[in-house]
Amino acid sequence: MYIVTSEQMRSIDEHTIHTLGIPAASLMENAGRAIAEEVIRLCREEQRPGGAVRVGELKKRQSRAHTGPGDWPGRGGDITADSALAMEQPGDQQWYMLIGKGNNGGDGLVAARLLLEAGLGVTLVYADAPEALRGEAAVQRDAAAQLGIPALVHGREAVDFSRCTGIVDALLGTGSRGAPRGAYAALIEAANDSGKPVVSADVPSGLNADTGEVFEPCIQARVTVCLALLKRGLVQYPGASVAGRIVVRAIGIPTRLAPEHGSSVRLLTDEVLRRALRVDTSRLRVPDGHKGTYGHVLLAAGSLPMSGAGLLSAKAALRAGCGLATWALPAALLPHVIGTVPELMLAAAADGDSGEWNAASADAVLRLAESRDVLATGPGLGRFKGDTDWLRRLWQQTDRPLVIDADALNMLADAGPHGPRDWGKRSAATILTPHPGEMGRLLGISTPEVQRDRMEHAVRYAREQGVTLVLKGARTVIATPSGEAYINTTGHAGMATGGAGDVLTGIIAGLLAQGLSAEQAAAFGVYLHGEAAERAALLRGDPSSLLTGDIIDAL
Ligand SMILES: NC(=O)C1=CN([C@@H]2O[C@H](COP(=O)(O)OP(=O)(O)OC[C@H]3O[C@@H](n4cnc5c(N)ncnc54)[C@H](O)[C@@H]3O)[C@@H](O)[C@H]2O)[C@H](O)CC1
Ligand SMILES: [K+]
Repeated sequence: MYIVTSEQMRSIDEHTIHTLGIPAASLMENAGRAIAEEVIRLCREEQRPGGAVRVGELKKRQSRAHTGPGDWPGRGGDITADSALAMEQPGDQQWYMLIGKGNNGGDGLVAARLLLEAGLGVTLVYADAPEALRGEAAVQRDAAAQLGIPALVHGREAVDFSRCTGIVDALLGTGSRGAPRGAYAALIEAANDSGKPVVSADVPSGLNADTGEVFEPCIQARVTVCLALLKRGLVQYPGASVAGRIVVRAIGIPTRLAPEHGSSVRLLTDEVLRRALRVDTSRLRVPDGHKGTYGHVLLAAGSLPMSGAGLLSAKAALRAGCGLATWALPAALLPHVIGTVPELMLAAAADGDSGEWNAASADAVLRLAESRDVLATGPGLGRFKGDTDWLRRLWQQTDRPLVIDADALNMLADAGPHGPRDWGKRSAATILTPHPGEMGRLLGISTPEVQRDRMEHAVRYAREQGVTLVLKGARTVIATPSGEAYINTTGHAGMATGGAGDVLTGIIAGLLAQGLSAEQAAAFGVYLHGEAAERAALLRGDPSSLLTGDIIDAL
């Protein structure tokens, strides 16, 4: 499922209408129909919570199941109405349709006509004077007027939302710029205050469709009927938290146009993992495999105050399926961790009995890396004198896939104004796994600035630096050197617990060791990490009590 910006959507719309010749009126009709169908679906759910089937309906279904009058020759066959737009008890539904002056409003006008047709009560509420509508929206305005659909104009007539059972938000779509103004703001606030369920056309009005930034005020939708292609702002927080249930509905625009019009971001689903990323889990174990077949991970991690981080990463790498894992750690720590994970091999890095890393240990790490398949570093490393140069040597002097996390990212942030690209392009995969704070340090901007447009920052950094970047957080972004990106949807807030990032580093390293590419290991690793956290929370019954070790056990 491709994810688009407003500009990419506009370009795809343009191509569809003016090059493919599909009339804008058809697109708007399809959009309005999709919105109407989702309103009716919501009404049904409200009428019959849990979707209980009525006895009458059951009987009707049974009667159709057997031969009977409908099958007798010469008898009129079954004649049914279009069920998606029909309701058993439409009469008690009164829907207020908030209509903006653009095409979003046009979609809402089509939906109003179709809901009226289905027997629901509808009232139009124009934000601007109806005369302000242009083009296809004006055509729909006139059709609604000729059908005698009641219309109120904000500012001319009072709008009493207590009289309605639901609201369609067709005020602002991808043409919205900045915070809602004037009548738009007033109607958004009144709709939110009414407590009635709101179905938003395309995007909730007041949401930045590109970044997910929520302006004040912004519709809090129960359902967002996203048209043709998923908009970026719906899958990034805080936008994701105002959208409610998101239903992406086809309206006749060929979605395969998305990549041709600049969209390189996809929702990371099981299907995308298998089809686009070609992750084939059946190849992760072969009948005649042996420990060497599945790779050997070297973790250079942990220090006196944070030895656990190294342990968690190394254990996660084994759980992710690598054949062998060696944990290189400061010599003073080694005696204390012997036997904690018997499956783990340990290697001491000379530390002058300090329990801390030092610049001279780079030689030992490089030597160990020669007989390992993947090198991961960062978790619990701590900072030490000459550490950026220490990392530069690992970057430049090993041709192994390299996973850089936590403090190693902070060392990277000191690599200079152009970032690590000054260290030269690596022949092997390089994966960085920053959380927003570490990303801010890599970019030299604040964490809120990173969060204001996560996707854009991740895509640009990965492409400029030639690395695979995993920008962690709610809806983790995986961005590749080629400009492709994926938005993860597994996991939950319970993962905001100490060590979760260390585990992700281990999982990604463990997958790289089994021969997955950087893109596959990063995407599949993030997906698995979230899935495992979901399963762990189910086992414990509550995400807030989750410990990172539970995620490893659930892997
Ligand atoms: N062929 C198509 O393009 C299709 C579009 N679809 C729908 O159209 C909207 C995009 O419509 P557009 O006319 O570009 O803009 P909007 O309706 O989103 O904007 C309304 C209008 O409001 C004014 N405005 C902008 N920002 C603000 C603000 N902050 N406060 C107040 N007023 C504002 C401005 O004048 C805009 O023109 C898209 O989302 C779809 O819903 C169809 O889906 C079919 C194909
Ligand atoms: K809207």
